[in-house]
Amino acid sequence: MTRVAVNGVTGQMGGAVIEAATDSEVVVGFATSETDAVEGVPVVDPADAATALREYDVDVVVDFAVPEGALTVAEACAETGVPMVVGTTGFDEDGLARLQDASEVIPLLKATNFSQGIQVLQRLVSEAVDTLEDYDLELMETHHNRKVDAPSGTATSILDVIQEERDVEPVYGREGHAPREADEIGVFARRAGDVRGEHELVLAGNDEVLSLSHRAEDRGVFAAGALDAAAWLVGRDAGWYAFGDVVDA
Ligand SMILES: NC(=O)C1=CN([C@@H]2O[C@H](COP(=O)(O)OP(=O)(O)OC[C@H]3O[C@@H](n4cnc5c(N)ncnc54)[C@H](OP(=O)(O)O)[C@@H]3O)[C@@H](O)[C@H]2O)C=CC1
Ligand SMILES: O=C(O)C1=N[C@H](C(=O)O)C[C@H](O)C1
Repeated sequence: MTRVAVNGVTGQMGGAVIEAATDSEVVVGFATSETDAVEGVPVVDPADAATALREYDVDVVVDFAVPEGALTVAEACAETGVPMVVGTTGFDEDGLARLQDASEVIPLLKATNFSQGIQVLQRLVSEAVDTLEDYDLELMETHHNRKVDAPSGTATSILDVIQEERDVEPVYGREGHAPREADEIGVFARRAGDVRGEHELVLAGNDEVLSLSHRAEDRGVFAAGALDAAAWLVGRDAGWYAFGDVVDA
């Protein structure tokens, strides 16, 4: 069985990964709060991650934490040669560059969304934006009220896909006198209740509206995708990988 370490083990996704890990074994977790164990999994401070990765003979790390914590653990993975699956969102440019540095020495797979449906949605978005070339675009996402980063990592990735096809300028919410420019895309983040994750792109023009949307119904979908990615990543060459590589395999 693949020996997995979970970064952010005390969090919502950490719990979902432990629950979904039936074909692999979660042998240790990382978190900063003073907890000895979660569901029987020992919890170690991320500052001691390199020692723990060796001690627990970890094959791969699955990360759903915060950017600072993900980077601490990525650097421990690079030091010890352990592959890493990064699910944390909200990295700034410096953080992304540090992940790139780690991927020079270990296999590192980063995805803002580990559901297969979002992989397909991104392909549909690319085709729709390319075909409906002068339609107005508006992007919406809704998440639970504990989410700290906005817009979501998935919305940011969808925006990247759109910008590969079209030169659009994101406008993050509108207020007051704010007429729409032809080359803008409105991006809206809603936070409410325990919504697992909803994303919608609206394309409007020519007296019609096309809506492409996805709704995650349980965190288990992300956990299962990340564990699939982890199993796929073990034994690969150092480098930067995407979830699409796993879905297409
Ligand atoms: N790619 C994907 O498919 C998905 C990505 N996500 C992303 O995963 C991340 C976590 O989400 P979620 O589980 O809901 O968030 P939570 O707030 O529930 O959990 C965050 C976890 O990070 C831990 N943490 C905080 N600081 C550090 C640190 N310095 N080092 C290591 N761990 C730390 C927290 O524990 P403690 O306070 O004890 O340290 C906690 O365990 C977010 O960025 C979210 O956007 C979420 C779902 C799917
Ligand atoms: O924080 C979450 O919950 C989620 N975060 C990811 C994101 O920022 O896109 C993925 C998913 O939507 C759930």
